Amino acid sequence: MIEVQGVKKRFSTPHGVVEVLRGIDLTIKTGERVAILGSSGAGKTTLMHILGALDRPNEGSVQFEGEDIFALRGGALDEFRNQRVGFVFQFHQLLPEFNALENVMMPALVARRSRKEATDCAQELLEEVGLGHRLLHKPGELSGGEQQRVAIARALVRMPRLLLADEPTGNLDSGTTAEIYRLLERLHQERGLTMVVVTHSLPLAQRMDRMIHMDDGLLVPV
Ligand SMILES: Nc1ncnc2c1ncn2[C@@H]1O[C@H](COP(=O)(O)OP(=O)(O)OP(=O)(O)O)[C@@H](O)[C@H]1O
Repeated sequence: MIEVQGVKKRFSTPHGVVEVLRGIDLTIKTGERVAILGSSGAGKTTLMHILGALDRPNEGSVQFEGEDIFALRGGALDEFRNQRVGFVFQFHQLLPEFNALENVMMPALVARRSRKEATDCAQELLEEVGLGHRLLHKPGELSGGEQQRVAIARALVRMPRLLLADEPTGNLDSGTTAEIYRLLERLHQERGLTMVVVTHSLPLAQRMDRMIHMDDGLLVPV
């Protein structure tokens, strides 16, 4: 279970302080799939970054399975992020000079898994996302949907409990988008992952267990 309580986030800019999250309370059950909808600038990405411990709130707390993550000290917060959370972004951020297999292996190698273990795990995941025949292709040699499937495989290589996807299909056509969502649904069923997905697409959001709307830094009733 994830419990977000009283989370506020502001950024200081040369033009003054911007209040981006103005008091977020949210509970997400383990294994639940939540879609976050909302207009541009509502604070969705900022909330995702805080859920994944990529950024800290100014006020409030986030508990992950009973642990207050922002109370973690030293390397423990990095460890939490690296081991428990997988990220998929709209622009997948694959490394262009490495092939699909190497891109997926990378987080496992960084986590000091052996080369053999990382290769086997990456290959298995790429097969699971339907790219067993594209292991040695570089991102530039793959379609947009294939690149996003590599990014999903990479997000899963450290066996996270939580998958955060920020507009994962934002730059894909509708057929490819539906395919990515089917893949996310299958991964959810097979792995019991908790998923939080930011999307602008209502039909896609409706396929999740729950929809949440954000407006101007607050959650608003649907
Ligand atoms: N590092 C930052 N410094 C200053 N302002 C920021 C920073 N990051 C985000 N903001 C501001 O916070 C607001 C919310 O941004 P955020 O990216 O969370 O919105 P969003 O709901 O994800 O929008 P979109 O749908 O367009 O991606 C925006 O007005 C943005 O300009």
